[in-house]
Amino acid sequence: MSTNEATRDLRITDSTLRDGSHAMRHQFTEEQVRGVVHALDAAGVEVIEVAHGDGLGGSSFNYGFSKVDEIQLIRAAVDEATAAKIAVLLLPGVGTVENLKAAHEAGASVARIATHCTEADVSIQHFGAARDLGMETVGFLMLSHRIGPEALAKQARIMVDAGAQCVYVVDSAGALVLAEAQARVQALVLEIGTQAQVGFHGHQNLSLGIANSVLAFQGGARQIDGALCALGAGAGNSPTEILAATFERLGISTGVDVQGAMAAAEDVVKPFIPRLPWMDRSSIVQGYAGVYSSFLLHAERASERYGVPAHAILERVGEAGYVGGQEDMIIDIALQLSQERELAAEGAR
Ligand SMILES: CC[C@H](O)CC(=O)C(=O)O
Ligand SMILES: [Mn+2]
Repeated sequence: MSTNEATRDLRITDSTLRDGSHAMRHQFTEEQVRGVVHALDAAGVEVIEVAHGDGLGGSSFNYGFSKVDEIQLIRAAVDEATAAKIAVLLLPGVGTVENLKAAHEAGASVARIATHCTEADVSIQHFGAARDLGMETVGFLMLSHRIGPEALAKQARIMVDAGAQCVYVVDSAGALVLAEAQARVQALVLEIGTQAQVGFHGHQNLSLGIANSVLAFQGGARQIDGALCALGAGAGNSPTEILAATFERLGISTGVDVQGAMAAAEDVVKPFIPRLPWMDRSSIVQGYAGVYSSFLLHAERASERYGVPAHAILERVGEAGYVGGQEDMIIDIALQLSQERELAAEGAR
């Protein structure tokens, strides 16, 4: 156990190099990865997630091709880290056990297995494989706002029985409002707390990532995700540097050096990001209507192509209740909206 682990109250996992991949259109370079890992590791961040935004194996026509192969990026991250563990995300169906083995061979030691919040059973063999490889295991219940606390806790139970050592309430849409986030965390703690930890992954679409994370900690979460400069899908993730500063102000130790995290955000990440994640109309709609944050850039692309506003596309996606993997339906909706607009314009003539 490291000194950090022995003395801190809470572990922060930084996802700049995985969730931030969405905002970077999966164009991270090895130099950027090395710079971010170096700075986070020096600041005392214990776990750094590196992968395509949609997890291992995500580089594809549907999700967007990576500029640099993720295994090369994972290897570079492992090489750069002196103390931090390198984590990977795997969505069963997007990535496979073979992808996980390759990541483990490259030096990744934490496997985060993500499913839609009602589909935990598809992760069972992946937790088994990760444990067989000797990896630390984390479950990720995505779009956690879609079901209530008790139902979510039952899904967490499936993951723990399969070998998860921690299960996260993942607010993929940034839709959970304060007590809603806390109630889910508390329900998971009640269900799995004697066997596993509970985590919280927030998004900023309603600007609640930090507040929800504090409530999650108070509800019993002991692992919390962030990203430098909030770099992540939608309006971005809870900023790691603000998590570190806020928890320190609350007297809750994370083991992360606040000055180091702020410097990493300002001096390392800010200079290379194409645009700062922001709560604009489209991402607010994502939080308000409960839409997967990673749909933002897909909706913006469809908006440009079909001449309909991205926020209108995302509203429809919210009504339809699409989940991760249904990115192609964004095109369908954009086409429908464009046809409806043409018909309305003809009717008005
Ligand atoms: C597509 C995977 C997704 O980005 C995982 C995640 O971070 C989330 O659901 O918020
Ligand atoms: Mn996310």
